[in-house]
Amino acid sequence: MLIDNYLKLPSCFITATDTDAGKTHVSCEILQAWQQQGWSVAAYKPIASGAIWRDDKLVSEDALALAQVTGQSLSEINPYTFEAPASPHIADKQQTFDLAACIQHFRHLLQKYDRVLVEGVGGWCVPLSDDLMLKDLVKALNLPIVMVARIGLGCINHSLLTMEQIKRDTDLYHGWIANVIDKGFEDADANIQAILDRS
Ligand SMILES: Nc1ncnc2c1ncn2[C@@H]1O[C@H](COP(=O)(O)OP(=O)(O)OP(=O)(O)O)[C@@H](O)[C@H]1O
Ligand SMILES: C[C@H](N)[C@H](N)CCCCCC(=O)O
Ligand SMILES: [Mg+2]
Repeated sequence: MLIDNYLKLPSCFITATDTDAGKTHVSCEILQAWQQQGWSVAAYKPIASGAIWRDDKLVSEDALALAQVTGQSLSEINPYTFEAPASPHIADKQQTFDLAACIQHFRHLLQKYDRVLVEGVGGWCVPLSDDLMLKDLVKALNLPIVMVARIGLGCINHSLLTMEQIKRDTDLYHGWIANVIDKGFEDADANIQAILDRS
């Protein structure tokens, strides 16, 4: 990963080729790099599903990891927390997601901090409720979009499709980060090059 390339990036939205691609891992690295530049930084994970119980409270493990870096409260990072490890529109059984409140919270963070990193949920085409998609939120936030690609078999197709769709849906596409989780994947470099050559 070349996080150095992202140091000059203003606040941004992190999406990925899929769930478990490394959005939180990469987000923590970007936040740390920003901090090293002297910025005050905030993470914002509007919706987390698959949360765990801790001290009688439902908490997002993503928010816990991000809070380790930023020092924010969990409620500031993650207002919507659901237990079911499912798409938000399924996990949020009462359909509580409020787009306007989400945008207001983001504006509040922008006023309080120099840089705000927003982590998506799952990949790009994910429903937040019965009538809203994650991409509707990203368009409203109007943030540069960075896609994390989990490098492994299948990543060329997932990466090119996701980039293509982001560009169709918005003019906010900024770039992508190759995240090699499986260090034993021998074709990592060839796969990264294949994506670079075609993107
Ligand atoms: N570069 C890496 N090296 C080693 N482990 C990694 C790396 N990137 C991610 N991981 C591990 O892979 C798992 C998935 O990563 P992560 O939680 O960041 O994905 P995610 O895209 O944020 O998932 P979600 O969709 O649940 O938000 C985690 O256990 C994380 O620690
Ligand atoms: C539980 C998981 N780690 C994420 N929080 C939610 C992923 C939703 C994926 C939805 C989908 O694309 O089918
Ligand atoms: Mg995450």
